[in-house]
Amino acid sequence: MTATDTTLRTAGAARVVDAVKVYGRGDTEVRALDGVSVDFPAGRFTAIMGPSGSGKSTLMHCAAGLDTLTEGAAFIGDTELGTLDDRRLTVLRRDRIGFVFQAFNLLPTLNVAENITLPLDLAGTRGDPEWIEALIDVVGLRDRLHHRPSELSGGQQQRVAVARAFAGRPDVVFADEPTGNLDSRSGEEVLGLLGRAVRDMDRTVVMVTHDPVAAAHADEVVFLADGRLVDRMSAPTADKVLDRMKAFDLAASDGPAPQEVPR
Ligand SMILES: Nc1ncnc2c1ncn2[C@@H]1O[C@H](COP(=O)(O)OP(=O)(O)OP(=O)(O)O)[C@@H](O)[C@H]1O
Repeated sequence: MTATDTTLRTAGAARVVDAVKVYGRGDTEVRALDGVSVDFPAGRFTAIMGPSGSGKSTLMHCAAGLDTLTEGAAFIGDTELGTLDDRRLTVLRRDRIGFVFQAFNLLPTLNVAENITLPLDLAGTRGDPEWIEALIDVVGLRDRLHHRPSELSGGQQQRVAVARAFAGRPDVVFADEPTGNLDSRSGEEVLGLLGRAVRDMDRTVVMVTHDPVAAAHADEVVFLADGRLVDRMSAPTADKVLDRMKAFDLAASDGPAPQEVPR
């Protein structure tokens, strides 16, 4: 391994290097990621923000091995995802990554306890029972363990999804608009849980969001525009994030950068 390889492979719970993602061909070609390099440090809560269509979901999907890059590399820890065959990639996603989506994606026939331990059951392991017990208390669902998702509020369902995402102590949890379907109070609860998981339980979270208030829960915000990483902000507040987003609107009103690849 060269010195450069070592540098690329050691920092961050997850990272992408020179990531390019092109969808479609010819007239319909879209360069959703246009040379993005970003690392998501272990033990930190990072939010990905940017205007609609800037590539946030694409970045998350490629970093998490849900989609493949056209060029560049994506790493979870030291593992380059592009080197894995489908079976190994599936196992890596199951064992090393947790997911929280906008639509809670719980299994309706399983109760809360079964939904939380589903990734462990699929992996054929009991995991760490003490960790699971602690998680159940953190998300405040001990008195709902035998309920089915349909018997829970949206906020409670998303708290189950958060516990499920952390159940196997993954290297990183990716959350895609986790508060998009929640009222502001339930959203705050879920964001508070993600923050506690990072600060009190030494977890790593990467969250895509449109919402400056949600982004303010992160340790750092990375901003995308037109498929490029254009800014990073430490110790964000909702006002600071909102101001940064307004600057995108102003830049766009001066004349939007073309999304299509010049031919
Ligand atoms: N499967 C796909 N096929 C073709 N184009 C796609 C596909 N997925 C995304 N795109 C395009 O890639 C660009 C980036 O999309 P992406 O969903 O990553 O942006 P985003 O920042 O998450 O947007 P939003 O905030 O609206 O969800 C957009 O121009 C989008 O239309």
